[in-house]
Amino acid sequence: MADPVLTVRDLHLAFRKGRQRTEVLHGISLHVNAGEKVALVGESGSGKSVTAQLALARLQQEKGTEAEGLIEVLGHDATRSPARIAAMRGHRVTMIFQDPTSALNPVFRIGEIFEQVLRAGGQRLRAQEARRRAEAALAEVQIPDPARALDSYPFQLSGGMNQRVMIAMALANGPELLLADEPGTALDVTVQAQTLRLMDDLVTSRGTAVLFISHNLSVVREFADRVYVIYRGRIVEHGRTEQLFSDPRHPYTKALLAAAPRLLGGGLPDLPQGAEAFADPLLVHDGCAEPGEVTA
Ligand SMILES: Nc1ncnc2c1ncn2[C@@H]1O[C@H](COP(=O)(O)OP(=O)(O)OP(=O)(O)O)[C@@H](O)[C@H]1O
Repeated sequence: MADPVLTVRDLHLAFRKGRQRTEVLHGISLHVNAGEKVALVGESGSGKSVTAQLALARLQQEKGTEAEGLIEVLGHDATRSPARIAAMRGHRVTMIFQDPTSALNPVFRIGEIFEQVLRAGGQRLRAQEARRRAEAALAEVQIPDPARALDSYPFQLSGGMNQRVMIAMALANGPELLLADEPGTALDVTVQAQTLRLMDDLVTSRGTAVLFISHNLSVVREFADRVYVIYRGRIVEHGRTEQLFSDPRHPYTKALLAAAPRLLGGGLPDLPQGAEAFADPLLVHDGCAEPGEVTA
C-alpha cells in the first residue's frame, strides 16, 4: 500500500478567547495515501476547514489556538515543525479555495501571480521560462487564450476562469498533496461541475493525492476514492465511497445523503450541448465583479 502523505491522529483543537474556550475538533483521525483522493464531508462549522488549515500549519501560530495530536504532512509534523510545512507550501503541498476570485490577489495580473507561484520554494526561473510554463499550464486547464488570461487581472475573468487558473497554479509545481477546500462552491453548479471534472482528470492523471473538503456528499461521489464524514468535530463514519453511498451506517451520513441535492446520475451534472461558458476569457459572469470594478 502507498505511504500516507497526510496522517491526522487523535487531533484535538480548541480556540481560547479570554476565559472562553471552544472545542471544535474532538480527536479526529484520518489519512490520505500517496495518489489517493479522499473527501472530508460535513455541514458548515463541523471542522473541515480548520483541519486543512492545521495541515498547512496556518492555525498553530495564531493566538488562542490550542491543538493537540498528530498532523503529519509528507513526513513532517505540522505542529512541531511548522516552518518545514511552510517551506513546502505552494509546491509540494498546495491548496484550492472556495472563492477563486477573492483568493487571487486583485492588484496583480494573473501572469505575475503565476510567476510567484512557479518560484515557490525558492525555485530559480527566468521570466520568459515562467511565462512559457504558465501559458502551458493554463492551456492544460482549457483556458482558450492563455496569453490574454495572463495579462488580465483576476476581476477581469469570470469566476469559472479564475477557478481554472487556481487549479493550474495549484498543480503547476507537481505537488504531492492538494488540499481542495470546497472548490467552486462560490460558482454556479454547472461551472462548478466543469471545473471539478477538470481537476479530477488532472489529479488522476498525475497521481496527486487530494484531500477534498465539501459539504455536499453527492459532489464527492464522482470524485473520491474514500470518504470521511465529520459531524461537530468528530469523524462519525468513513469508508470507500461506493460502500458509504450504498450502505450508510451513521444517522448523520443518512441525513446528509438525504439532504444532498440530487444531481444527474447521482454525481455531477453533464453539460448541455454548446454550453461552453468559457469562449471568452474576459467574460464576466457567476455574479463576479463587473469589468473595471476592483474587488477587495
Ligand atoms: N480562527 C478561529 N477562531 C475561533 N473559532 C474558529 C476559528 N476558525 C474556525 N473557528 C470555528 O471552528 C468551527 C469549525 O470551523 P470550520 O471553518 O472548520 O468549519 P467548516 O466545516 O469548514 O465549515 P464551512 O463549510 O462553513 O467552511 C466553527 O465553529 C468556527 O466558527
